[in-house]
Amino acid sequence: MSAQREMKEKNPWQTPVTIIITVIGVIAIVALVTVAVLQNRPLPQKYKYGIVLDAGSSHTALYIYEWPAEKDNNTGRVEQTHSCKVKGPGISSYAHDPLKAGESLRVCMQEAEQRVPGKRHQETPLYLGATAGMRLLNIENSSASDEVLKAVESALQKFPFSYQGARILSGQEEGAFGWVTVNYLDDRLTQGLDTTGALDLGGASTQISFVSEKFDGSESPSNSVTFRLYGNDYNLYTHSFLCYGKDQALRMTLAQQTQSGQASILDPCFNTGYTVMKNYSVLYDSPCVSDRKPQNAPATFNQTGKGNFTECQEVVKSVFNFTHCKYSQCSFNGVFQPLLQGPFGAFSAYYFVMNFLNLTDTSIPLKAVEDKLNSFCSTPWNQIKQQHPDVKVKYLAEYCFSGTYILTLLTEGYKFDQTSYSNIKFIKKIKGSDAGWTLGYMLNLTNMIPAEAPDSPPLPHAGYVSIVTIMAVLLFILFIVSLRPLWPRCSKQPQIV
Ligand SMILES: Nc1ncnc2c1ncn2[C@@H]1O[C@H](COP(=O)(O)OP(=O)(O)O)[C@@H](O)[C@H]1O
Ligand SMILES: [Ca+2]
Repeated sequence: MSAQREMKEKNPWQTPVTIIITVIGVIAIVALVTVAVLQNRPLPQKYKYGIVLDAGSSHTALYIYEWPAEKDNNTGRVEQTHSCKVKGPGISSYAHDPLKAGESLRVCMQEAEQRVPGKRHQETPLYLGATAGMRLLNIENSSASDEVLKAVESALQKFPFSYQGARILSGQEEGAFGWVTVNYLDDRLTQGLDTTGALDLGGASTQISFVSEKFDGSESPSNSVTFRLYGNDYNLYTHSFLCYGKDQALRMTLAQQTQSGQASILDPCFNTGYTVMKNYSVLYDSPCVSDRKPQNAPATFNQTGKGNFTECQEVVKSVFNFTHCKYSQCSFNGVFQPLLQGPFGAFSAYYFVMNFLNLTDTSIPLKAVEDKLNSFCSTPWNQIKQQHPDVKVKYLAEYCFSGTYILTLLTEGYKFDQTSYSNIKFIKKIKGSDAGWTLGYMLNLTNMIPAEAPDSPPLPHAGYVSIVTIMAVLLFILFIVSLRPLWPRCSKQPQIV
């Protein structure tokens, strides 16, 4: 008994001092790790919002974007959370009744009020950008386009958001912001990666934008847009062709076919068995064709489908002018275009049409695209309608024309060949956000893309937590080891005799 007591007294691990030191050491390490982790924990996510209305020639769409309240500068962080399609036509169609243009936006705006949390309403920027439909109205009747803009402005100001203006975008802005959107969503800008070109087909205009090594802007300054984004310089080529959106291009092919003011035409771009009566004054009521209106034409003409792809191609080609080019090379209508370069994203009507025609696979030969269009165009209208009862008749009737127009624009207009065609991707969305100019427009106006690369912490939070924990555990082990001289000698077990 007395030997046992003696042993206990001699075991330094059981001296109050060592016990206290060990307990304090453990508490200190646990406290250190806890404080370090809690102090640097990411704060609960709060979001900010932005709203952009895309007032296109055929319709208006509202987009809501959302991003974490901190670190606005991080690329790829802004996402589209909601979109709303405004009922009715584009705002330029309300030229004779501008108030209705404002009213038409109400339902989507009320939806936005529901979607954006109430306490964020006041700080949420709201933009409206109008494109080629309003550009044409502005050419035709500038006071009418001013009235329409005023009407949408006063309608938008009634909502609790931070209204930032309604304006007509230039074709250059439309092209450049579409390019920014695509490359931002693909995370190409922060990484300084090679960029993707953007092809946007609307109803009244079409845009092509890409970076080409050969293009420094000097040959055609009006097609050049320079950006410094995240510390990288970009020299973008961009061009917007007014009247070469698919609805105005269709008008131009019809104008081509009604030059002599006929009472009927056989249109190769429409399916056989399709027939409609069209009004001359409606057809020619656009600056894209108004100077070609035939004299002494009757009020109406009959358009009957002939369903012939090859002839349709010829008619479509006739709306492009390839005769003059004062630059080293041109696309069409005497417009400079540098050598095509890199992958391209083709969106808006490019996607709608090619997706409907099952032609989004660009790895197939161009000949196969032609064959498919040939067979679609020669299918009788009755059969087409039967096969697609859910598709809007206006779109359905025009797919033969639209497909032929897209192929002609890409190959004859922009000079895509078999190889470069396979670099095109027909896209609707990228990572949940619609491809289009709206996101790029908002990022620009809210200064959310910095010119220089933002400073970022050297380690992500998880890496930081792991390192602090490992270091604390190592310190603890070191501490225990440093107490070694005080350890009991296990090999020399006390002999109890
Ligand atoms: N499902 C669809 N199928 C075919 N075309 C479509 C579809 N949805 C939209 N479109 C077309 O896409 C085009 C969109 O153009 P829009 O953005 O309104 O004009 P712009 O950009 O020239 O101002 C219009 O020609 C419209 O008819
Ligand atoms: Ca558009």
